[in-house]
Amino acid sequence: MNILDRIILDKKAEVEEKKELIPVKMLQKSILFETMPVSMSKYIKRPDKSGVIAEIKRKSPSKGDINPFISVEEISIGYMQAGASALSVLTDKKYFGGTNEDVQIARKFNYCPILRKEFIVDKYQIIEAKSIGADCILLIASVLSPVEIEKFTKLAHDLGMEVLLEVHNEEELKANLDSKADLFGVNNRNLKTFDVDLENSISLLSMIPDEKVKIAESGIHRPEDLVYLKNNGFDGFLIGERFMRYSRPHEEARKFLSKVKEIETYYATKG
Ligand SMILES: O=P(O)(O)OC[C@@H](O)[C@@H](O)c1c[nH]c2ccccc12
Repeated sequence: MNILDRIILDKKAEVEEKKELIPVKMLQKSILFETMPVSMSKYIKRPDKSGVIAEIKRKSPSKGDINPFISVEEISIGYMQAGASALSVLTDKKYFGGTNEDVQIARKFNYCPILRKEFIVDKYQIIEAKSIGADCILLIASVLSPVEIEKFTKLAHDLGMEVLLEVHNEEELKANLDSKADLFGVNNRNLKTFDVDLENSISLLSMIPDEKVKIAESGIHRPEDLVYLKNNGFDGFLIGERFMRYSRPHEEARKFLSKVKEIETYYATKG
């Protein structure tokens, strides 16, 4: 069984357990509807921002431990001060070392869009995302049918959240061209084999409907990679490991983003 199938199997069991522990009615009660969600798609497009969605990730199945002992408070604030447009916070515990509390902490200390990075297989997790303060959820096309994606997107929208739909290949993109997801992300990492190729984003870009906010995900390691993806038409850039593998990820983000500015200024003056 490939790793993605294993994660999904575990996730389905985990959600069933959670439903017993915290019934959906209780979750719904804890939703603070008076707090306005922050629009990820609008923030990504803001010209005064970098477009970077900076990720908080302690470990991953492909890399093992990346940075297990972190302060989410410090890194989330630091990422935003460094010029990120938004935060992505992993909540899967077993494979990524994340928790729901990580989103709650990030929420408490920042006014910015927060993506709850989770393997969503059930509506319960969407209500849960709202209850912990997320503004946006991730839906992964390789684990959901177009009909499920449509239903889940509707629920997220009804709760005032946005949706980032992740595709990995042409087939997944074609099957979801009518999706109402607000942002389309192309994952450069194949979640079944872990192969990473930036050209994957580039090759699918022209097929993404014009009105969608376009995100390149994974494997962005050099400031030059970001500039290249941006010049080709991407609006947003999901970056995790490149920052997280350093003891002070937010300082690394700051250096990375100032280098991006330097490169852009160089091209601008060169014409
Ligand atoms: O650490 P990277 O290579 O910069 O990648 C970040 C992000 O794209 C990656 O964590 C990711 C993309 N899609 C996912 C789905 C589930 C878990 C994780 C992911």
